[in-house]
Amino acid sequence: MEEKAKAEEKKTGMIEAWLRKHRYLYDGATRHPFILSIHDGTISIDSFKTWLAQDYLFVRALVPFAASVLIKAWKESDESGDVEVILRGVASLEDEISWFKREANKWGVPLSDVVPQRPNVKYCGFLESLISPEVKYTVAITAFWAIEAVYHESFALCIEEGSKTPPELKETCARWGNEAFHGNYCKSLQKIANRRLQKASDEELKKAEVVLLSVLEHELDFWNMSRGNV
Ligand SMILES: Cc1ncc(CO)c(N)n1
Repeated sequence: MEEKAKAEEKKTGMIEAWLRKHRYLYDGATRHPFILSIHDGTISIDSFKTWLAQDYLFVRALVPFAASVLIKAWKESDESGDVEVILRGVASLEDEISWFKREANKWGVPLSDVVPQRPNVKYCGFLESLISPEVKYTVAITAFWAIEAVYHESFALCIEEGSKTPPELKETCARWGNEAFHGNYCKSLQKIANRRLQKASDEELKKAEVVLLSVLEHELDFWNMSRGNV
């Protein structure tokens, strides 16, 4: 890319520039048929149960990744406030795991026998690869933002006015779709990511963009898996 254009994008926000550039893939991950089927009320409960059980395993694997981002922030960040933002996210995962257990119980999904499906195994393996100290804070925080943003944007659609989301799924959607916690949390992560990307080297920028694309692809595969298309 031309140097001047790149400098301009860094100034206005790398994340926004990447979302424009990769709009098609981003929309694919945030407007997936699984989400649209919740939004229009046609979702099959089996798909929902599959998603619930698989996402429980995913969230358990998200804990060590989130903790690794926290460590990177503590070691590498130029702003101490980053640690609080990430810590809030880490802390909320405990409540999230309890919620999965309650929700699974409500739907009669036995979490103790859940076997992770291939897309889930791959996604969790990808998360684990990002834990490595060789992965820089800037790259890891970009991934973390993307992981949370896809869920927020997806589920926010399902609680929009006029959506036909089944009442028994509203609480699930509000968990990730709400502005008060999750929306603001994503905004804070995005701000950190943009700040870091602004100062990043070309090589780091490239790595962060590749990681963002990988997250979007894994999210797509995860939704496909939930619909039974592995
Ligand atoms: C697959 C997936 N992506 C993102 C999130 C956000 O926490 C989640 N729970 N599961």
